[in-house]
Amino acid sequence: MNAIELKQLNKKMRNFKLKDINLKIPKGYITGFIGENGSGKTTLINHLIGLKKEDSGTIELLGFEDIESNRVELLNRIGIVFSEDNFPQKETAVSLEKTLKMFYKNWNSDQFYQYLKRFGVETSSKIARLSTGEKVKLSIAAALSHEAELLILDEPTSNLDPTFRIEFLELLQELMMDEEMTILFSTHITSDLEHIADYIVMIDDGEILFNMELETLTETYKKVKGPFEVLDDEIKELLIGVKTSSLGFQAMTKESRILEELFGSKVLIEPVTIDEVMYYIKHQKRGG
Ligand SMILES: Nc1ncnc2c1ncn2[C@@H]1O[C@H](COP(=O)(O)OP(=O)(O)OP(=O)(O)O)[C@@H](O)[C@H]1O
Repeated sequence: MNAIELKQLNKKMRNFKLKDINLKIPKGYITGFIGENGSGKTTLINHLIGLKKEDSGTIELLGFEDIESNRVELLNRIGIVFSEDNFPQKETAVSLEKTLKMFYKNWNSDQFYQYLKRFGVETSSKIARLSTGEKVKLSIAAALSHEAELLILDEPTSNLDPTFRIEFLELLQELMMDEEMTILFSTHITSDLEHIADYIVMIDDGEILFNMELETLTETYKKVKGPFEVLDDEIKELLIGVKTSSLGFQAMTKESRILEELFGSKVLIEPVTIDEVMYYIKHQKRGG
């Protein structure tokens, strides 16, 4: 069962296109959403939550095909956190809570105040006077206090200090104890995803490059280093994003077993990080 399903979604903007996006985000898992600056993460998220309208294609969200007609129901069932808050700056957390309480049918005031206490956010200060990180914490508290079953997090951790970032990851893991919960988590801090994500989706220049289980990703891709002498055209076919230096070559490969069989200890096979997968795929796309 998928919490989100996109089929052939296209959108042309002035200098950017989302191209034939087909994407399934499974229910009950954390999916990490990665891609370089300007690759289309926020644009795609804005389409998901109905802030932007696609030119063609379909979006199914929590089983609803018609997002526009079910907007209120969907917003009740989804918690959204952006890297910057969108709340009225003159409000305080207390006055904001009164508005949120009216909007969300399953609003839980106690939970909201418990989160603010846990996160150390002042409830009587004007939102404008909160720090950037405190505003994000307020946004997280709001997203988690109305029994949302889908959390869409667009770079929520970029303004958070490392201590709170770790606490936030732990909190997400706590939330996943509820098997109905689904999280789509866009971030540049891919080491966070290495701790908590089940699936990784990479977008590049408006196209989905891959969507796979994190475990499969780290089992499939390996980093390989070796001397020039082994680097002929046939071997290059097995490599992704080859880089050379005076010491030899390094690249990523999906064929680490073959390379090991062919060259044994002449090549060094190592695990890859998510950052390195992105790096080598991009390098390959640029002709490396
Ligand atoms: N309202 C808009 N009108 C025209 N182009 C836009 C608009 N919003 C974003 N873009 C362009 O769409 C592209 C994708 O931007 P987007 O914000 O989706 O990227 P992103 O992957 O979220 O980047 P980042 O990691 O830097 O937040 C960029 O080239 C951006 O300039």
